[in-house]
Amino acid sequence: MIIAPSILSANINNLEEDIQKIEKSEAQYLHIDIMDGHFVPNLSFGPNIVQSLRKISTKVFDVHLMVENPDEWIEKFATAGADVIGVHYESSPHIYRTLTEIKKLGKQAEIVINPATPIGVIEEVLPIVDQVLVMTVNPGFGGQAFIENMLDKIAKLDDMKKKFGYQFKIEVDGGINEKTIQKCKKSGANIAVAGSYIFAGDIEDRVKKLNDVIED
Ligand SMILES: O=C(CO)[C@H](O)[C@H](O)COP(=O)(O)O
Repeated sequence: MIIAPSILSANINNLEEDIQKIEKSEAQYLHIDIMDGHFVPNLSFGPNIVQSLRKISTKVFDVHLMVENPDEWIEKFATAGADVIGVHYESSPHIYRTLTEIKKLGKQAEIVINPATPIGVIEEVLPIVDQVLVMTVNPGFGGQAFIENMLDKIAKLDDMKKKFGYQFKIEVDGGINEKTIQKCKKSGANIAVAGSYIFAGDIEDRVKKLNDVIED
């Protein structure tokens, strides 16, 4: 399972130091939350931050767009250094086109669904996506409690993946800690985003702890 530290919970006063600690850790991804103050009630980072981080990190950049009009932003984040670009089903009436555009830019395309969104509505894009992100909290803020009934959604998605032979990875985001990551893995998740859990302690140690509990 891939661990993706979310820099939303990093120490912004000393971001470079936290990025260096992630570099040394077992994490394979760096998760970067992009919030526009409209799609979610919070603001975070822009393409200039992603471009700047690209110079000091070799991790896979997993960019999660929590924005209205994602089509306006995908090329900017692709140019800035994103490897995976995630767009919300709820943010675009033309999500198939948006995902196709991400792939045309040579990036991995990810569809993201909010807790209240059922997987049935994304069935038609599952053959073309590289990742599906199941939000396990309502997006916008770090430090929220994991929504337990999202485990059923992850398991249903994993069943569909096996039934139809799809190749996408299942990602989970929100409230991930040593207990919830094990439940997500059992349900079929392949990537776990963790913010407050990782940055509330020693970064390398916390990433290792997550890896250790899922290996048991
Ligand atoms: O997408 C997000 C918020 O919208 C964050 O990535 C997520 O909440 C991670 O934070 P935590 O692990 O503290 O729950």
